[in-house]
Formats: sequence, C-alpha cells, structure tokens
Amino acid sequence: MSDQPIIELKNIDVIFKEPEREVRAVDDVQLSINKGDIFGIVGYSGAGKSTLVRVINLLQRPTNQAAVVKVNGADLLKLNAKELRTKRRKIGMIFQHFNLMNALTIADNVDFALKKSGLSKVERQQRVAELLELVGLADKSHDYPSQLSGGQKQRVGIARALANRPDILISDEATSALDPKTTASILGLLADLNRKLGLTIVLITHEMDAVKQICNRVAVMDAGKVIEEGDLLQVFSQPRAELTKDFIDTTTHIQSSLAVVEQQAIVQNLQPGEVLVQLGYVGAATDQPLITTLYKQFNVSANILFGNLEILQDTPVGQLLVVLSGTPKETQQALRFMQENDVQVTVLKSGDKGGN
Ligand SMILES: Nc1ncnc2c1ncn2[C@@H]1O[C@H](COP(=O)(O)OP(=O)(O)OP(=O)(O)O)[C@@H](O)[C@H]1O
Repeated sequence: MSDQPIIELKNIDVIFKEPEREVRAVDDVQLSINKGDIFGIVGYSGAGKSTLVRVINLLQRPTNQAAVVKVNGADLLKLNAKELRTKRRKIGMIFQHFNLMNALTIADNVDFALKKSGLSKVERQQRVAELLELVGLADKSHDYPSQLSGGQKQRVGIARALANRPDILISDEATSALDPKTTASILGLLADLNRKLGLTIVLITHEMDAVKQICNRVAVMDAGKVIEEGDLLQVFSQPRAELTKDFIDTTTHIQSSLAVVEQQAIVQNLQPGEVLVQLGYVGAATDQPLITTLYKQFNVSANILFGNLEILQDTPVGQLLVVLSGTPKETQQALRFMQENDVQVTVLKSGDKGGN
C-alpha cells in the first residue's frame, strides 16, 4: 500500500443505448486506487462493477467526453492502438468462469499469454514453469483444464493473468463459482501475490466476506454509482449507506439478529436503569475489559445477547448487542464512559420512563 495512485478514474459515464431504452451502467464515477492496494468493489448484480473495471483497461470506453482514465500516470484515452495494447498487457484479469482453453494443456494455456511477449521459446517455457510454481500447480503442467478442480482452474487463470508481469490484477467475481474453502485459498493466494510482487489488485465481488478477508479499501456500487468508499476498517465499523450496512450484515449478522434479540423476555421487560444497546469498537478496546470496567467502576452489569468479533487488517472490530443493568444514574454514567472511550453506543431500547 502507498499513497501513490496507480489507477485514477475521473468523471466516468458508460451509457449503453438500446433500441428501447438507455442503460446508465456507470454514472459519474470518480475512483482512485493506490499502488499496492487490494481494492474491493462490492455491489449486487447489475450495479455496474464489471463495466466499471473494464474501463480501467479500456475494454469498455467511457461514453462521455470529460472522462479521464489514468493508469500508472498514462492517460489511456490519449494513446494509439499499439500503445494501448502494450499498456493492457500490464493489467491482468481473472474471471468467474476461468476462460481457459479446454483443448490446451495447463502449460499451453499460460504460454498463450506470452505469445506477444518477445521471449524465446526456452524463456517462455521457463516463465511458464515459474508461474505454475508461483500458483502451486508445478505438477499439473501437462494436465488439461477438465482434469482440474475449480480452485485449480482459477490458479491457472491467475498464472496466465500474471504472465506478462502486470502491475495490476483485476479479479471479476473470480471466487463466485467456488466453495468457501477454495474461495479462502484463492483469496489467500491473491493476498500473497499482493505482498510478494507488490501487485495492485482490484477485486469485484458481491460477497462482503471476500472483501473482509483481503481488501484494505472498499467501494460500494449501486445503480452505476459509487455510493460509499473508504478504508476497510472505517467502512466496516462506521458504514453510512443503508446498502453498505446490508452488505456488512451479511457477514456480521448484527442487524438480522436484532429481531430475534428483541423478542427475548429480558428485552421485552426492560426495567428502569436497563437499556438494550449496540456497542461497536475498533482496535484496543475489547469486550472483556470493557464489560469488567462497567461493573467495577459503575456497578452496571452487562448481558451480551449477541456479538460479532472480526480481526480486520490485524485489528479487532467488535459489535455487541447488550442489555446493561444498573440504577438509571449508573447506567447513564456507564454509557457516557463508553462514549468517552471511543465505543460507538446506540441505545436501541430503554426501560426508563419516557425511554424508547
Ligand atoms: N454490452 C451491454 N449492453 C447493454 N447493457 C449492458 C451491457 N453490459 C452491461 N449492461 C448493463 O449495464 C448494467 C451494469 O452491468 P454490469 O455487468 O456492469 O453489472 P455488475 O455489477 O458487474 O453485475 P454482474 O455481477 O451481474 O455482472 C446492467 O444493467 C447490465 O444489464
């Protein structure tokens, strides 16, 4: 990661004109991705993610005049066809359905990407062997795609995408057809390549789980627009848009658990001095010391009804649904104490007269 942008998209519109209607697939998008980022772009089907990333290598041209597409400092829209071909080679792509050639061996599938590389036959063989080693398939070079599992096929896709030593790898739903364990191993490989090669990765997905596992930045797309963008930790711990909250809930289950928690007798019968709160914290604070402190310092007990703890970018991020019990005064003091100590506190229901 660095502060140096490697991809800069400005004022990007893509409008598809069909006989009956116009589809605004990308709508005034601004996006800056830094060298070494693993940048997640998350959104539901049809949000415009694929169209937007195809703009990065101009497989899809923006349809407006004001658009700027800069990669590694070069304004791609100003290049001629030959210059653009050279630049494109430095942007690798992997796909959901692998796009391998079934009649070719694994080695030949990877070699295919080196056809225009200018390397000799021997150099190409060496490079293919190196690439297959890198993705953990050194022993499969003579196999055919049909002999491989989905995860292995995607590893071939990754080897092929890296053949020309790209600076950027675009992953378009590359793990969407894989089971969770294989997904985790492919994401692990991508994170490894990011570290080892300094590769910038743009990861398109509809799965927040995938973003959570490896991305350091994330953008959320809806109806062609980027509706939220930021550091993973920030977006995860303080999402603004409702859609972002929905995506995060697919992995934390906090909002969806709330309905069940609210049915519990303790929540239904809150007494004065009792509150149902949602607590969120990032970093140093962890649930145990927090809850012990509430008791020791304020005589307020905490009953955890649901919790989710993640380690994101080596940082603990917690969300808890808790009933706090004390006298009304003690409970208020405990709430204030937590707010002063960077815990996000949302009172969801109160047993006090006039409370929620
Ligand atoms: N070549 C095209 N012609 C017309 N409409 C298109 C074309 N490509 C995409 N679209 C439309 O543009 C919108 C965005 O599609 P896009 O594939 O970029 O979304 P996405 O977020 O990547 O979704 P998915 O994961 O389903 O591909 C959709 O409404 C889609 O139907």
